[in-house]
Amino acid sequence: MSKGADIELIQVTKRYGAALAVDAVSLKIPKGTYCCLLGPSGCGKTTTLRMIAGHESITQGDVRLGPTVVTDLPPARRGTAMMFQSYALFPHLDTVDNVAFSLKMKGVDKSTRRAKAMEMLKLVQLDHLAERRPAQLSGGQQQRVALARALITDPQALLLDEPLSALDPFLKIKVRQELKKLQLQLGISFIHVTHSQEEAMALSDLVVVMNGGRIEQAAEPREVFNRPATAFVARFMGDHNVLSGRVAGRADGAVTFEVPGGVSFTAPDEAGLEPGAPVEIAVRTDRIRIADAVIPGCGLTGLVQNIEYHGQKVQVALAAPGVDDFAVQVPESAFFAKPLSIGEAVPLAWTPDDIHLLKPSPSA
Ligand SMILES: Nc1ncnc2c1ncn2[C@@H]1O[C@H](COP(=O)(O)OP(=O)(O)OP(=O)(O)O)[C@@H](O)[C@H]1O
Repeated sequence: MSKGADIELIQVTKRYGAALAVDAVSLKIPKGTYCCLLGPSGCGKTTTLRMIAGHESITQGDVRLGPTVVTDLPPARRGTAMMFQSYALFPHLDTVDNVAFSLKMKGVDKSTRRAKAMEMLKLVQLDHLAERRPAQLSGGQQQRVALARALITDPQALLLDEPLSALDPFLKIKVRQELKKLQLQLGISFIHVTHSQEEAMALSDLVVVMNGGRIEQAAEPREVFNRPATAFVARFMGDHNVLSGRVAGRADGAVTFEVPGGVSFTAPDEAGLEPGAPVEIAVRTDRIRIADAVIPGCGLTGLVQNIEYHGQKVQVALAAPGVDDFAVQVPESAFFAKPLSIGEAVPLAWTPDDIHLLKPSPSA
């Protein structure tokens, strides 16, 4: 079998009775992609993954793996493998037999399946613990056994449901790097469900942000972070200020928006919006500078509400008329060269290119 296959979801819908868990989702995942399905609890990411795996029936729509429509095929005949959040290892079997299990079910003889299982254990660097049972392994080691067990079927794509959620923060980062390395080495697609934007950005070639059973944005991590499609994406990815207002005027290829308190934002006129039109904008918290004076359209005076030390940077929350929560990230050295205090009035500045226009949410 050739390595990897494109995966396509065509208007995939899942209903549980009257409840709509996944709403006509269409998505293309080219072979060899590290794809993260990202979103808050209940947005439909696990259901989407399980429909790709065949562990959940599809109410409407199709899933295609390479040239084959797999919608009605059982999990074992799809060419995908799934690694579960709980790892689901058999406690009475040693590591090598846990990994070899699916080959045993297929009737592969003992020496062949054990040899293949050892090969998989080498791949995840656990061959030295082949004789141990799950209870004698650490959480991280059990996770690697589960990974080897999923990979023994030579899948075209590996599906991972919150694979890092049970690990402590240090191990999380280490295993994250191992997953990425393994995906590159195998050359197949990994589809990884997570609610952590940090995890999704660190791992993905393709981030799929879901909300209310729909896709809000599917793009490379840099695109999702720099050009969030909707207010939901900007807020979920974090480090953005999101503001609602109306178009106040247009002139010389620029458009000015005003939020209810009177603060205005000038941005490049890309969307051709008419005066009075409602609009939502995002501006990254690290693109705002502490200035000497405010330039209308490219700045505001904020009153400091809160200061949080984050190590490399300091997060300052400010308020202005009509703007309740405007966060600014100040590099650590700049902050401590001229510290701010709560209640202080601070002039802030940005450039029109940093104002990003958001689209209405598809799940609104
Ligand atoms: N077996 C089920 N029966 C009824 N409703 C379900 C079932 N499984 C999921 N749902 C509902 O479908 C929606 C999507 O659930 P899903 O588990 O896919 O979300 P999720 O994004 O993976 O959330 P989490 O991060 O909490 O796992 C939720 O509203 C959930 O309550």
